[in-house]
Amino acid sequence: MKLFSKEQIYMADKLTIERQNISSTDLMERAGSQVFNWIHMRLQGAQVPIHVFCGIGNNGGDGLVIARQLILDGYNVKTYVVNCSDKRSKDFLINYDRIKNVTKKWPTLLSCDDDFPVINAEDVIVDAIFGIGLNRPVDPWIKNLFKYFRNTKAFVLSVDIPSGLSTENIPVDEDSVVWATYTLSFVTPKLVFFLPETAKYTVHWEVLNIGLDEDFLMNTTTEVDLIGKNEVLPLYIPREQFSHKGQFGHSLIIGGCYGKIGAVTLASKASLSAGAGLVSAYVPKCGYIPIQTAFPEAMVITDTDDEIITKIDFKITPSVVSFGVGVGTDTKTINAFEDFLKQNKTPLVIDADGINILAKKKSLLQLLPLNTVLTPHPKELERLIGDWKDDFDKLKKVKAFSKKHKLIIVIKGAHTITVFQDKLYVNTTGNPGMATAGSGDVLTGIITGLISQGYSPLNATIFAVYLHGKSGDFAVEKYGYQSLNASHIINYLGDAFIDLFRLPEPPQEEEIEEAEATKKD
Ligand SMILES: NC(=O)C1=CN([C@@H]2O[C@H](COP(=O)(O)OP(=O)(O)OC[C@H]3O[C@@H](n4cnc5c(N)ncnc54)[C@H](O)[C@@H]3O)[C@@H](O)[C@H]2O)[C@@H](O)CC1
Ligand SMILES: Nc1ncnc2c1ncn2[C@@H]1O[C@H](COP(=O)(O)OP(=O)(O)O)[C@@H](O)[C@H]1O
Ligand SMILES: [K+]
Repeated sequence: MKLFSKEQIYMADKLTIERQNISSTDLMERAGSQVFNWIHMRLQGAQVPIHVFCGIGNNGGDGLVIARQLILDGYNVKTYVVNCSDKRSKDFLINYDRIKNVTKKWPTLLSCDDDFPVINAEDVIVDAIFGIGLNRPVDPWIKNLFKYFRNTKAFVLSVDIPSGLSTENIPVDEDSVVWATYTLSFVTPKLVFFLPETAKYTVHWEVLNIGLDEDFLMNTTTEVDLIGKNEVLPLYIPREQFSHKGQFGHSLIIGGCYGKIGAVTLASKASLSAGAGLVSAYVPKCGYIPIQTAFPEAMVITDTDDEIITKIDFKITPSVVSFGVGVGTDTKTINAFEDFLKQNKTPLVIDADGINILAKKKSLLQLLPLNTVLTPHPKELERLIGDWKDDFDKLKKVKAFSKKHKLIIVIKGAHTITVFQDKLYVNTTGNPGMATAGSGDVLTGIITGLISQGYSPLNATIFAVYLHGKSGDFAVEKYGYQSLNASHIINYLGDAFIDLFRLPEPPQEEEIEEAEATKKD
């Protein structure tokens, strides 16, 4: 799914109005009606008090449409205008008149702390105060209103985006944003729903289609893509009936040191389970017996040293090499890596201490093949690119780093983001049970296994991050957040592949009968 920017959304609005020959007021009516339908489907006329808070721009205009439609349907509605400025938008004013025509209970104007109404925990708050047009910090009394919403513990439904949340800046403080229970976002989810510093402002979100110009939506490329099943399915390379293991490449996993051989075992197993034809592990001598025992499918090549990697020398011709899991940062290992890079032409995936080595010795970055994949967790990323001010600054710095060194960088965490030059791919699978030792080693193995069988480094990375999260989602159903461990993610990789081709559940008998009955009405 594409994540459109604020500018693109305004452009889509404008083009829709021109091409569909409708007014902006009509478009606002559509948007507001969609939110009304969503509420009506759930409340079915229940007389829960609904407090609709409207700003003075178009987000507020949406709020007035929602309030009017709720009133016309007999709901128990109170409407408020958060009167923060005299510059009311044209469509706000039109809908302000329209609501006055359907009720004697005109919207209450709020302009200071003393005006706040009584709201109970069982009530519903509709937050239509600020949308994507937020352009400055909110006034102190509006911050107090937002805090007041939180204290009421009522269900908060935000329209388009939680008010006070900007699409391009991190809020100055947590009180200057509405904490939404649910956000109904028009056309596109917003990037801030996925960033570590801002995702908390909405527990759930959903996109409402308001019929914007299809041509524009289809043909406009975005800087950010949200990656789900629909996005990875076209990447999948099918297997032919007469295929043989020679066609799926040979992964070489270089890593490990005394006490950290398990990392190589996990990455190697994951690589084979992701479909590599052959897997070899390159480890210090102490790794020989553990890997051969724990993972008989792998071949093992050993360093001359017992405990660390001191020289990378092999006779095989791998299709892809992964370097770094559990490898340590001993000077001899750094030198071995440098010597290897100087003659290597094979695609590379670098993780863990491999990244720490690059951070220590930045000159090695110049030796990396084009489109090498780096998979840092937040601490490794900081060592590599330095500190950042906030999540937006982090993304800016990673993009610049990716462009400068021609690398694919995976910012791991909840909603892992794959960065390739200026483009961001935001993953949707995964869960907190995956915050566990070795989980990253498994991801490295999956990326390596996909490159091995012919996926481009970028497609392999996007696909692997999705599959890794999906396996984790299957695993958590069995093991729960606490007991899930990295090996379980490998065990469920097959289910993640099979799930790609699973059709949605057919509707149940009763649902079909209900649909038939609605048609007759
Ligand atoms: N395609 C779409 O997505 C559509 C969007 N619509 C709505 O339009 C919204 C955008 O409307 P606008 O551009 O009018 O912007 P907003 O409604 O978000 O608010 C902007 C208004 O509030 C003022 N303002 C901004 N920050 C402020 C602050 N901190 N304190 C006080 N006042 C502040 C601005 O000066 C401006 O008057 C969307 O979020 C959405 O709700 C719909 O009406 C129609 C279709
Ligand atoms: N809260 C979370 N939600 C989804 N995925 C997560 C979460 N926490 C961690 N992960 C995933 O688990 C993996 C952890 O990697 P990493 O920290 O390198 O682990 P390790 O070094 O132990 O192998 C990453 O792929 C990350 O995206
Ligand atoms: K809002």
